[in-house]
Amino acid sequence: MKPLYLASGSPRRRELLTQIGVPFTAVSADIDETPLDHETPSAYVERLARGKADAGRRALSADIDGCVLGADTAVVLDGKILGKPQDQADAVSMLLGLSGRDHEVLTAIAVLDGQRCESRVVRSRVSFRIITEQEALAYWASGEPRDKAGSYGIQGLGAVFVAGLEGSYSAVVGLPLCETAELLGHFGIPCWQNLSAR
Ligand SMILES: Cc1cn([C@H]2C[C@H](O)[C@@H](COP(=O)(O)OP(=O)(O)OP(=O)(O)O)O2)c(=O)[nH]c1=O
Repeated sequence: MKPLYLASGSPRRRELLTQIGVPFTAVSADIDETPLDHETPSAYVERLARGKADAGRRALSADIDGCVLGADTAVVLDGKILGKPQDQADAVSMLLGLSGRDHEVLTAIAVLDGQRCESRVVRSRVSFRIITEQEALAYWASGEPRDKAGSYGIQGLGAVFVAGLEGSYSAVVGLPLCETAELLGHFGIPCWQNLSAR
């Protein structure tokens, strides 16, 4: 079986991949995340997931014959991509924009080896209850929104804003586990092979 490399600095993605028993090594994959003009959110996350996998592969030495997994998550409100917040004002404005409404979370995954790249985009719908400005400010002060698309983490304190979810919880956190397992299977990497050792 080929070794797997996770092209990500995200601790959430590492935890999620560990959850399904896949052995992997994390490699860094810093790429420019600026959306292109007129790019749809779905095309955007897919391009970034593929770009991260590709950057991860380039970070490895040429003689390594492995598979590389990259992922990208964006929060989409009224067709607009909400990335990570620049500062407090940006985070508060995103949270108040999401307040009392539904939005989409798109997460793309891409797996490549030396021959080919396969990718998927997973779409989930999240409903937020109404959030007051004081709550948004207090949430910013907790530190949680800083490194998260849409300025919230469903797996953390941000859960108190989430009135409903339709789709994949793991995709909202950053890595859709059902689809990731399926895609890795296409590259001959089985999941939960480590589970018997637990
Ligand atoms: C909506 C949401 C996002 N997020 C996180 C997942 C991603 O880590 C982050 C979106 O940014 P990304 O650019 O997708 O990922 P990243 O920069 O954190 O990591 P990588 O090195 O793989 O590029 O937001 C949560 O943790 N919880 C949530 O509920």
